[in-house]
Amino acid sequence: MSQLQQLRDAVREAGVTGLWVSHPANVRALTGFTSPEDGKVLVTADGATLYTDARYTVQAREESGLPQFIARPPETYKHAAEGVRGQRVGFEADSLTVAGLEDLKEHWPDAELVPLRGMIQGLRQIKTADEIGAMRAAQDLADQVFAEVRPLIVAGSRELDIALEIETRLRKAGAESAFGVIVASGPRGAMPHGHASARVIQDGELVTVDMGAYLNGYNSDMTRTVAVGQPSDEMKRVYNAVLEAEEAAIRAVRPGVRAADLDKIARDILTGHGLGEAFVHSLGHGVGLEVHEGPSLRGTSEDVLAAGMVITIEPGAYLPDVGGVRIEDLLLVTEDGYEVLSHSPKDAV
Ligand SMILES: CSCC[C@H](N)C(=O)N[C@@H](C)C(=O)N[C@@H](C)C(=O)O
Repeated sequence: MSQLQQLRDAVREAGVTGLWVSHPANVRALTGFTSPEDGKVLVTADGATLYTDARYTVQAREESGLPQFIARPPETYKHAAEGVRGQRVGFEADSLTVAGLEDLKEHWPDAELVPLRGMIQGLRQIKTADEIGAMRAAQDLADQVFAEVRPLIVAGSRELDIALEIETRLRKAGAESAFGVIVASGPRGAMPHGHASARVIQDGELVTVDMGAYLNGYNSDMTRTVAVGQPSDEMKRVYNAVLEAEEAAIRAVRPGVRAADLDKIARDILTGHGLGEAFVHSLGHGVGLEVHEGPSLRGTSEDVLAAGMVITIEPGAYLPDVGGVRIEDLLLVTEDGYEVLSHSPKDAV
């Protein structure tokens, strides 16, 4: 069943007759339109229309099989008003701006607007074969670029030179960086999202590199922490504890497992090493059209893994003023377990 057909069923179950889709990744998922920041979709009981403006007339026609209406607001809303008169229409409460909602209220006075959350995001969690292929290609490229850049991670290099090299190589290969490359060396490793700075890497430090390729609309996400020279015994201990937690959580990945239980496996191991407090984020997340999407692999998550999900497993330990370690792999949940999509070596330190 296509995502649009599944969505129609979900819309009906939510007690609405239509849905105004404004979240860019959801617009792209439903339409294939590759400039979804400038697109919206109105899904009704018997159809769906892509709204975008005249900059995209040709592009939208080439990319999407949906009926299209080319205009800018307020004409967009006026045209859509025909399809929502007297209807209960859902909107994406987790992404529509307050101004966007005011516009809908102003132009659709006869519609009852109903806030809904995560409806399309839920459908996006299970990837199609094409989507898996796209993410495999993105991760293969990220692995290749990491291998090329790995020799540059030495004492005397600046973090930002490594990041620039990664970004340049991704761009030359026709991709983009999925997010600002994280290169966090020495004490900066205590920042889970320490974007590359001008800091010069010193001998004996650990360096955390978190990178992803954005290719054909899909993202990859992977982290490696590498040693430059001989790190301290304490940082070696932290590294090995994080690796143990990561490998144990990966081994437990299979359909039907609760995401919260996977988080607990990793957290318990780190706690056993006295590093429970140092693991300051969730175990992982889904990846796809967005770097962070469902399922959520945090302790409070109600999500259950299913075949076709693409997720990260990424425990970390962060010691303020000392340093940090994160090791992250990208995995496909398969019918009988998992496949690790990221292949960059996890060096022994
Ligand atoms: C700014 S995108 C960075 C991507 C990175 N690989 C990543 O996922 N980092 C995790 C530590 C993270 O942000 N996890 C989220 C889901 C969280 O725990 O809230």
